[in-house]
Amino acid sequence: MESKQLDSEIIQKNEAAFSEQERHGFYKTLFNRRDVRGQFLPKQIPDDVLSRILYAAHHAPSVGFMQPWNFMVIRSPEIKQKVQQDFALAHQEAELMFEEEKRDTYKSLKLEGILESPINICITCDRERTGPTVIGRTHMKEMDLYSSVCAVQNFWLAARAEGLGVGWVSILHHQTLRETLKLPANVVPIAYLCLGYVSKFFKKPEPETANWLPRTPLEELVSFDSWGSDEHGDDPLIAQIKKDKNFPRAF
Ligand SMILES: Cc1cc2c(cc1C)N(C[C@H](O)[C@H](O)[C@H](O)COP(=O)(O)O)c1[nH]c(=O)[nH]c(=O)c1N2
Repeated sequence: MESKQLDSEIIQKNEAAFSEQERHGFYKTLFNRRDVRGQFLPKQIPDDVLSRILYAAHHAPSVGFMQPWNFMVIRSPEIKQKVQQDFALAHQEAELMFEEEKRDTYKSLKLEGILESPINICITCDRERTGPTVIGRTHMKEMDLYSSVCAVQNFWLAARAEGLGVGWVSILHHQTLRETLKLPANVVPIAYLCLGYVSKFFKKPEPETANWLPRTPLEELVSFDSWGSDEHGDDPLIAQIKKDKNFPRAF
């Protein structure tokens, strides 16, 4: 059943279409978003800019419109210091988890900008936000977590459009983070983010530049109707994807 909406609540066809320039702006934001770790500037972030980015995050899709997220703005040097100390510990432990020949490269990567960025943000998921039964979450309980991840992506893209860098830090001990931020039992930390103006944005992901991993060709990731299905390699969509391989670089 189609839900009833007033005429004033419906976007008319011509208003829904994006102009060429608007579409360009969207793809420009998307393909130029980067994970930022080492290029943060101490410049303060005006509240109107942060407010717009938070609105973008808050308008992410969510299962059953659950909106399970909260946005914790972390400005306290003491809290940032505590999180950074935990990162240092986890980072040391992480090093030993990689094969020996990769350890030097791992150590050379900068993987957080907790103290250099003026603001850290923790995006969380309240697993009990709208009660036990949620439309769309009756069978796949993890959908609330995925909803908060959608908010993270909106946040990241809006920040990029505003000229700010975001760095996601997940080399942390879950329990320590919970305690540091005083999270109640029903709230899960989804993303610990560093936010700030930057001296530059890199063109490519840092792991790609450091020869850690290349970007996988998109055609290897697209299948038809069931897992794998290599026999569709000659599908016109695959041919189109290969033809468009420079599309992201056009922005
Ligand atoms: C869930 C999750 C968790 C992390 C990340 C990302 C995501 C999605 N990334 C950033 C990651 O390395 C980066 O996104 C990829 O290397 C691709 O680069 P761009 O984001 O395209 O610049 C990340 N980066 C980092 O330096 N330290 C970290 O702990 C993490 N953790």
